[in-house]
Amino acid sequence: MPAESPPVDSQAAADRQSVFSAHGVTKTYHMGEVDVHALRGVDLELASGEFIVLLGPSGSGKSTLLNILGGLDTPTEGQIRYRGETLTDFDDAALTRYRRRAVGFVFQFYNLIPSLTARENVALITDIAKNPMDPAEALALVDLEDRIDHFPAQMSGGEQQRVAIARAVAKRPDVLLCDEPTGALDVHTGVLVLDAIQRINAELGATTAVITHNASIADMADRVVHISDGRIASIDRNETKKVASELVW
Ligand SMILES: Nc1ncnc2c1ncn2[C@@H]1O[C@H](COP(=O)(O)OP(=O)(O)OP(=O)(O)O)[C@@H](O)[C@H]1O
Repeated sequence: MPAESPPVDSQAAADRQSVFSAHGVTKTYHMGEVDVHALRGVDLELASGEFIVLLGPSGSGKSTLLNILGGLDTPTEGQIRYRGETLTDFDDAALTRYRRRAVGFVFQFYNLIPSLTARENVALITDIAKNPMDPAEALALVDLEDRIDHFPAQMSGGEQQRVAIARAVAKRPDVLLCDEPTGALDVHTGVLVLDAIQRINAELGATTAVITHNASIADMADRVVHISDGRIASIDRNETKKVASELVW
């Protein structure tokens, strides 16, 4: 490169590639006289379209980190940038807009409304989103096109979780955050749910983070983030990724 080339705006270039950039993130919960240090200084970069798995013992801070990235909680200290904006400077209204526009959440328990069909459960979100898919399209993405008018009680746990995934992705989120999405499911059903998450990561390009206690799920990830006692203990990169149906646990 010639010496007289104009300086590249490296911060702007980095912001385009990076979805999250977390620096020195701590979270302390004050429980009466006791301080619980859930996060003790987390630095993490997440690239656009990346699939990461978060592994770590119970109480190590995985959910706290995911909730902070998703704007459900705020750190005690530290900075998080989201696509070039400083998430940690957002006020409540900006955090609400961010969650609605950019983040899809999937939890261990599906939180579907029992009196609404699969389509109606997904429509609850598409009704308040800016550029949503049709609920039927979202349900087709998780292979539930023939269950569209069924109620939760008429579906298996894995099918209900896939409705919850359809609900999370129908707004075309930039990031998909999953907290133990297969925690309540058997192996076979868990694989179907993971397959749906993997296809959404690939087809919609949603940057995806999955918390699990199941180390074999780590084989699906681009990178595996090991959390221990509120810190990132190590990060491994998988040279090759497995598809959900290849997982053994
Ligand atoms: N709202 C809260 N108030 C007080 N303490 C909390 C709160 N949320 C989390 N904690 C504490 O922070 C620590 C980290 O919790 P967190 O849920 O992030 O861990 P985790 O790794 O996700 O655990 P698990 O795998 O069991 O879900 C724990 O000691 C937990 O008890």
